[in-house]
Amino acid sequence: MNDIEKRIVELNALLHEYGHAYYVLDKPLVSDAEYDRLLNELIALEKQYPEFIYPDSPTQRIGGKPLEGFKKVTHTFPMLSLSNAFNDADLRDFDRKIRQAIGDDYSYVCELKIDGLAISLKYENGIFVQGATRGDGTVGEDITMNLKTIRAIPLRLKEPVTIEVRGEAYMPKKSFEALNIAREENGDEPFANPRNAAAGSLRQLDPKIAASRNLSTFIYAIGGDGEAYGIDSHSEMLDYLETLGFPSNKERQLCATIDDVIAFINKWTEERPNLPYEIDGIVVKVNRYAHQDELGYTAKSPRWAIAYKFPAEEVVTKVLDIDLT
Ligand SMILES: NC(=O)c1c(N)nc(OC2CCCC2)nc1O[C@@H]1CCC[C@@H]1O
Repeated sequence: MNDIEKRIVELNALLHEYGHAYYVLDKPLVSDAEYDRLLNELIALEKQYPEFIYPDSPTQRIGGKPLEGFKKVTHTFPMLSLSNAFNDADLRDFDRKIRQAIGDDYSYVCELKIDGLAISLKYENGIFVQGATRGDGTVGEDITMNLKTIRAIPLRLKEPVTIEVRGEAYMPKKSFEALNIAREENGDEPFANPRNAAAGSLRQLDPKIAASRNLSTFIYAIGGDGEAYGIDSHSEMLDYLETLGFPSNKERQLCATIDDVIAFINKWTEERPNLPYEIDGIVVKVNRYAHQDELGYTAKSPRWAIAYKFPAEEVVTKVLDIDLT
C-alpha cells in the first residue's frame, strides 16, 4: 500500500470515529472545522485517486443521481409488528399471560416507542450494504441510498460482523418544525407530523433531498436469533449493538415487575413533551431470550412484547389570529 492509499485509509478511519462520536454518542472528539478539513482532504485525494474510493467512505454518504424507482427487498427475517395495550388492565392482562406461560422469574425491558418509520439494515463484514423499509413486514423497499445519508447510521461497524438490524428512522421535532416553516414559505403543503415527514423524506428518489432532512435513527433489534452473537437477553443485545457503533435509545429500563413498567409509563407520559423526538408509546419486552423462545409468536407479532399506546391527543384546532386593526 503506497503512502497515498495509507493516508486515505487513515482518513476513512478517523472520519468514521469522529462521525460516530458526533452523531451516535453526541460527544464530539474534534471541532466541526477539523472534521470538515479532514473530509475535504479525503474528497480531494479520492478525486485524484478514484481507485482508492472505498464503498463505506464518508464521502459516499450522499450518492449520485436520483433513482428511477425503489427495488423490492424480501426481508431475510420478517419485520414483526406489536400488539397494543391502552391501559393498566391491558398491561396486567399481558403480564398474567406471561406468568401463566413461564412462571414468575422474568423481567421486562421498557423502551420508548419512537414514532418514525421502521427500517432494516444489512451489514456484511461490518460494511453497510443494504437498507430497506418494513413494507408489509415481509417485503419492503430498498432505500439504501437514502439511509446512507442518515449520519447516525454507521457505514462501517466497529467489528467486521455480518448482521441485520432493525430500528426506527425518525425526524427530530426541531428539524420537523424548521422543515414545515420552509415548506410553507415555498408554498408547499406542510407535513402533518414528524413520522410522515420522515417517511416522505425516505421515499424521495433523489438522495440529496433525504440528506437535507436531518433524519436520525435508534436501532432496537437484531434480525434473526441474537443467540448467534452470544447474547442471552434483549438488554444485552442493546448493549452489544452500541459496542458495534449503532445508536440505541438510552432511556430504556429493566423492570422487574409490571408495577415498575406502569411507573415507567407514567414517568414518560409526563416527560414526553420534553423529548427532542416524538414517541407514541412505550414498548414492553420480556428480557431473556429463553423466555421469548418459550412464549413465541402469533402470525404477526411476538407474544413476549406489547406496545402501550399513549391516548391520542385531542387535536387542538388552530385559533386563527384575527387581525383586529
Ligand atoms: N418504534 C419503536 O421504538 C419500536 C421498538 N422500540 N421496538 C420494537 O420491537 C420490534 C421487535 C419485536 C417486535 C417489534 N418495535 C418498534 O417499532 C415497531 C416497528 C414496526 C411496528 C412497531 O412500531
